[in-house]
Amino acid sequence: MADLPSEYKDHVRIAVIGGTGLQDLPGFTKVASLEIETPWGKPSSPVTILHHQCSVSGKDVPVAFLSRHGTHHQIAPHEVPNRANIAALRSIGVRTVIAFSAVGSLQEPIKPRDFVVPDQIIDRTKGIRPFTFFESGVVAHVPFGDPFDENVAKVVRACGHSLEGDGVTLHDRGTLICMEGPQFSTRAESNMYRSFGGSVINMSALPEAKLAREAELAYQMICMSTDYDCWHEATADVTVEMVMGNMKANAVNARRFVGAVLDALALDAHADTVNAKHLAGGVKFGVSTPQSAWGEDAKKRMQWLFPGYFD
Ligand SMILES: CSC[C@H]1O[C@H](OP(=O)(O)O)[C@H](O)[C@@H]1O
Ligand SMILES: Nc1ncnc2[nH]cnc12
Repeated sequence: MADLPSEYKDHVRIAVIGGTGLQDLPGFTKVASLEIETPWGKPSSPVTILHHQCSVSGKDVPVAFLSRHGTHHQIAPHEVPNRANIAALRSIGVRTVIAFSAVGSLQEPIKPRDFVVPDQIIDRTKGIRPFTFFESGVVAHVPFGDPFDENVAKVVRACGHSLEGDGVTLHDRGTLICMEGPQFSTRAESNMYRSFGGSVINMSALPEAKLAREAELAYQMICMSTDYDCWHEATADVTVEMVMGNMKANAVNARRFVGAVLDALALDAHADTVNAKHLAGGVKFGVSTPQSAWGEDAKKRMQWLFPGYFD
């Protein structure tokens, strides 16, 4: 990326976080590669700015791309610097995040290579991942009843359905179990998650989605099923080879899906959704610590994340 500019002047409103098997987005023009340092450290990878040409208006729309596990998949799920990732994206103007994830299926009808747009999450991480921007002198509690953004989800579902019958099968809703990992589940756990009503399982949705909500970003995950975890009696237990094999085999569809979503989000009709107008200012109501009581460090962190917001 050394030959790409290290700055990008315009605001970038949309970001894609790529997961396992989606470490870059080929087919888009790379116009910059940003090294961003945040008060929470460096993000997982440089933030690449891509130009996506909207197929309706012909306009170039900038999109930020971040590789969750690093450029070489060297960052384990519990090591992902989620706060730096979300803060870095917000700092360049991002307000909508499309996050991609390879998931295990917990339900027979969700077959390997099917796509799922989850609408709920059950948190099975173990509290070892830094999970909030609001601590060390500034306390806030944000609503999380619906962990994904329904406005973005509607756009994503419509795009997925438009590709259906052409190699894409989409499940409109689902409950995502986010486990700690990096080891896969035991069979007893896998069956317990099924009894919880879990649809799919990964190791990456949290705290990514929680931090996005705290940063007032509209966040939706697109899941691609790669295996039946270890509960399915007629199928071999999940392995990395299985996950990567299915991701690779379906990479073209995953990229077509993401491309269609970017195309739709680029439409003027979706400008308010993309700018997350419905979320802007909401965090103010969740802050419990009066600004007069914030220490200098807390003030600096809040000003970095929300420039001009609390003045
Ligand atoms: C390589 S299998 C487990 C790994 O795959 C998923 O990654 P991502 O969500 O980033 O696509 C899962 O969450 C685990 O991190
Ligand atoms: N079975 C599984 N469990 C957790 N994360 C996964 N990612 C892909 N398959 C998975």
